[in-house]
Amino acid sequence: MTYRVLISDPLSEEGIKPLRETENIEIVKNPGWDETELLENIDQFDALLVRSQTQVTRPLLEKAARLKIVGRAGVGVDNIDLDAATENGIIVVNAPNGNTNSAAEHTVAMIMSLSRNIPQAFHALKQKQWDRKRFVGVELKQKTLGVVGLGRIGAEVAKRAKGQRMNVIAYDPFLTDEKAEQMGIKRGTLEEVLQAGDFITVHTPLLKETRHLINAEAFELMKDGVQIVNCARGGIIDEDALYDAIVSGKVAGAALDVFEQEPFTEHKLLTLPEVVATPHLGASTVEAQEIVAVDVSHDVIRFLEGKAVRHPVNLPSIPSEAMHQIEPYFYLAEKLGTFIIDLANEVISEIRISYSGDLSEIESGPVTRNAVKGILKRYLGSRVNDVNALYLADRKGITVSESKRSARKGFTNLITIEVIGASGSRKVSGTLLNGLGPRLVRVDDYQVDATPEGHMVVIQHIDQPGVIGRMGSAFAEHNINIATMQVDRSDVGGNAIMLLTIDRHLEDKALAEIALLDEIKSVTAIDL
Ligand SMILES: NC(=O)C1=CN([C@@H]2O[C@H](COP(=O)(O)OP(=O)(O)OC[C@H]3O[C@@H](n4cnc5c(N)ncnc54)[C@H](O)[C@@H]3O)[C@@H](O)[C@H]2O)C=CC1
Ligand SMILES: O=C(O)CCC(=O)C(=O)O
Repeated sequence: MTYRVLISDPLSEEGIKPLRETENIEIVKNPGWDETELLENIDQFDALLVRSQTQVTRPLLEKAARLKIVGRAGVGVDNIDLDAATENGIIVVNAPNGNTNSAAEHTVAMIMSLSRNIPQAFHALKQKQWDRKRFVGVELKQKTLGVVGLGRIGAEVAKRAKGQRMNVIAYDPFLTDEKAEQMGIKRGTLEEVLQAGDFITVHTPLLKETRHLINAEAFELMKDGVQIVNCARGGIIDEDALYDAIVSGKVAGAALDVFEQEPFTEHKLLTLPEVVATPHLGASTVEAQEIVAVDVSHDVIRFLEGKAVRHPVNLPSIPSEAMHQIEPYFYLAEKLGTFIIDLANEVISEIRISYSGDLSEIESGPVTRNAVKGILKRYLGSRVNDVNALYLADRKGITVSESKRSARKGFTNLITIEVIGASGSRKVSGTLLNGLGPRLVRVDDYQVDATPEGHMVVIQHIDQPGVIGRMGSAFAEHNINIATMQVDRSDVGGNAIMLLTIDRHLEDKALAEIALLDEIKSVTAIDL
């Protein structure tokens, strides 16, 4: 199969080499489509790679019937509708580390441009004005830098500011006193940071909670003559409030790399001499562009090869060591899920998944998603995958719960999936046997031992002499070869179960005839 990858923003050619060198990948790079053309063509692609220009909207994702993965060559994913991606089972990956350094360096360049009026002085000189008085600056040494958002970039900016002998105070909900002390900076509340900074720089993502975080009230709290830097996202600072604060003299200068609406050629903030600006260049270095493109290319390749991605945005990220440990259980969980929903054969309202033995200590979320995927596949077909499995379960009103027990119950690892519908509960357990792979070891309360694959039949019957023989003959009459057979019973002459694996699908007609035999309570065909 050939996967088609659309690259709709300018990505480093060097960085996408891994994609170019992968055999079954065909790349369409920068076809120059406008929004409408993109919408018209998106259903031909399995993967979409973007930077910040392409708006990956809900209508686009809903139209993208083949799309499996969106790769953001950069950090911010505010141009991607993550809810719509998740609902449509499309994984979003980004490249969170590749441009940290470049964005931090750009921020420092912006702070220094402000402190020494470099862009304005250069501009005046170009206009043939040798004006030394107008462009007297301030030193950074012993000034205070207020950092709002001390993540990867904020922390790098803080380190560099210390190199300029600035005092740094930062606000981030995850910043602890220990971490602040280790970095030689001060931790403050948002208000304290706004009040203390001679320069204030923001480095949060653009979220509902951070939109207009820096607004008219925030400017009120700041020192007179404060200087503002935004190399994170337009929208974190309220541009109208910033304009007013500059015109009123409260804010002495602002350096902006990002804007609420991009791109633009005219902006009211750019009419002010106190404002210096760049057109979203924070990550625009040869080095950063190469690294982010390499990082997303690798994740797209990993994903298309069925491997776990390194930087998922709409799935929790699992460290590779933990992933290595849990990946073998994905297949088992999915098969158990499909087995139990076929056996229950009714609309269910609840899924309970329990992990015991060694599995009580694993990061079980991804295994649970595979189990739920196995169940929902029967309702929703290939539309369901591990990105949207839990979302779709929730939307169908099915509750999913997990429990863990360290007790071994005869197996070093055991997954039990119980589904609950109007007629009660059905459950199945499976294990991963060392060297033997996945095994189905319990159906309801009966012990069995079978590989969960191929064509299986579960027969509930009364434990009586001759049943097994009659069953063998019935399958022979329909020319169906029985490959394996397991039998277990509750007590002598009581309820019993037969688990068969057969060489081909059991058609409805044969199933109905077998179900009519004496002592047979039910026959369920399961194709895994
Ligand atoms: N101008 C450019 O070209 C670039 C811009 N960016 C922007 O910079 C942003 C930050 O990037 P990273 O540092 O890599 O992300 P990060 O995820 O490492 O750091 C973001 C930090 O913001 C903090 N935060 C979230 N909400 C907050 C709030 N309400 N108040 C204070 N702190 C809050 C988080 O706890 C986190 O520590 C990205 O989301 C992106 O939008 C990133 C790269 C390049
Ligand atoms: O792709 C770009 O140049 C923008 C980078 C950016 O804003 C980000 O990584 O969040």
